[in-house]
Parts: sequence; C-alpha cells; structure tokens
Amino acid sequence: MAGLDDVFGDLFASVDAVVLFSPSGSYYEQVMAVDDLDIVVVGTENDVGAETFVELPLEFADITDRIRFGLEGALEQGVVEDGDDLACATSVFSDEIDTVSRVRADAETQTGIYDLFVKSRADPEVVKAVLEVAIELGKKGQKGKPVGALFVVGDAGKVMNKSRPLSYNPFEKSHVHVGDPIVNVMLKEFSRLDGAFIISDAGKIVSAYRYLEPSAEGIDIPKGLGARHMSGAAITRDTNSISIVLSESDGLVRAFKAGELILEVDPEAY
Ligand SMILES: Nc1ncnc2c1ncn2[C@@H]1O[C@H](COP(=O)(O)OP(=O)(O)OP(=O)(O)O)[C@@H](O)[C@H]1O
Ligand SMILES: [Mn+2]
Repeated sequence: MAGLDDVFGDLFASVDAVVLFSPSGSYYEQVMAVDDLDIVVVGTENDVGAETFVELPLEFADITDRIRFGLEGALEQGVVEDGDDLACATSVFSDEIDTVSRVRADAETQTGIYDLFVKSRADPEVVKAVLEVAIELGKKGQKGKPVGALFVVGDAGKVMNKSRPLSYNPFEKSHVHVGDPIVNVMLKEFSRLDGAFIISDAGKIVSAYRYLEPSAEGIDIPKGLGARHMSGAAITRDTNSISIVLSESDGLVRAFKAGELILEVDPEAY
C-alpha cells in the first residue's frame, strides 16, 4: 500500500546532508540519532552546540533568503560541497521546524550575501546593526512618513576621501557606535537630513551629511533607482566598504558590495 512516504519521501531521500535551521535541542537530538547522517545547523546562535554550524547574521524572515544565506555560508565554509543535495528543515509558520525543502547547493548562484557579512572589512556585528537600523527605519519611517537613508560601512578613511560634507558633522567629536540604543535614536533623527552616514569597520559613526563622489562609470544597478542608490553602489567599488540603502520611494532596504546589488529586503517582512 502506498503511503505518504512514497509521495514526500523524495524530499529527504538520499540527501548528502540535512541542514537544520535553528532547531530546538530535542529536535537536534532526534536528528542526531539517525544513522550515517551529516548534519549542518544554521542559526543566529549555536544553541544546540552543533559540531557543524553556520552563523546567520539575522533571522531572515523570508524563507528563501534564510536558506540561501545558510547554504552560501555552508559552501563558503566547506561544510557542504557544490552539487550536494540537501534537505533544509526550517520553521515557517511556528517556532518549530515545520517545513522541509530539498535544495541543491550551487556555487554558481552564490549571491554574495554571506560575504557581505562575513567577508566585509567591517565587523559582521556592525553590518548587522546597520542593517537592523535601516530595516527598523523602513518599518516605522520618521513620524509616520517614509524616509530614505544611506549608510556606508567600513574603510571609512577612504570613503571620507571620496566624499565631502553637506553640512557640519554632528558626530565630529563624538565616540558613538552603531548598536548603542541612543545611537539608533540619533541615526533615525538625522536620517531626515541629506547625504550619507559614514561608519567605520568597528562601528564608530564617523560622519553624517556626506555627499558621496565616487566614480559611477560602469556601475550597473536596477533601472529606476536614483542618485542615492547609484552613489551608494559606486562607493563600494571605489573603496572596501559596503553600503546599506533604505529607499524613500519603494521602502526597500538594499545592500551593495563591490559596486553590485547583493541583498534586497522588504522591512515590512521583518
Ligand atoms: N551622491 C550622494 N551622496 C549622498 N547622498 C546622496 C547622493 N545623491 C543623492 N543622495 C541623497 O539621496 C536623496 C534622494 O535622492 P534620489 O531620489 O535621487 O535617490 P534614489 O536612489 O531615488 O532614492 P529614493 O528611493 O530614496 O528616492 C537625496 O535627497 C540625497 O539626500
Ligand atoms: Mn528618488
């Protein structure tokens, strides 16, 4: 007699590894008990103390983003190989793992999202903190109105050389870092003003109100994006920075590295 295993069994039959996204301890134990199984745990924290672990910089609300990031990290770390068939188990509708997706690890479709965090000059915690500010700002806006913002993170000395002040720098003599709760309030307040925020590798806010002057020749970003995005993309090719841009017009948060768009998230989904 045919059973559901015959229908859904293919999802996990003969996979090279099982990738568990933020499993609970008991779930992890259960899977560990399966014979001859390679297990990769992916999550913001290695709560279960897994031997093979890939860190997520944030809980991606979008399941394809989450899996893509996890697999790019797993490929990058060499814990899975190009072409491996993987059963990715994650939660979508609850806190428990409730979904299995069979995905082939493909080195060719790497988006670079993992590199954005892990291989940027800037500290991953700093990238994450800035991304969170941008997402929060995108969600709430400023006094209910949509706002745009441009953050350039890392290689600040060079970024300063490729930009000029639009007004006096409120961060001139201060030693404030992204991630400090007070700073998030300040960043949101100053986001009403023109120009870019410049942030160091270690997360120090070097300047606000910077007008970026990178060479934009040959920079190819999606049509319809304006000067904020163009300058934000171009500065990451001229310097070793990454940029995180919140669009006032479409409300999306985008990240650029080496002159290319590598991440696009909708703040409303977080
Ligand atoms: N070279 C630049 N450096 C820093 N900030 C810039 C630069 N160019 C534009 N901006 C900032 O971006 C704001 C919006 O410009 P514009 O509408 O052309 O960008 P956009 O890419 O369409 O962004 P949005 O989607 O938010 O409208 C400007 O008011 C200015 O504050
Ligand atoms: Mn615009």
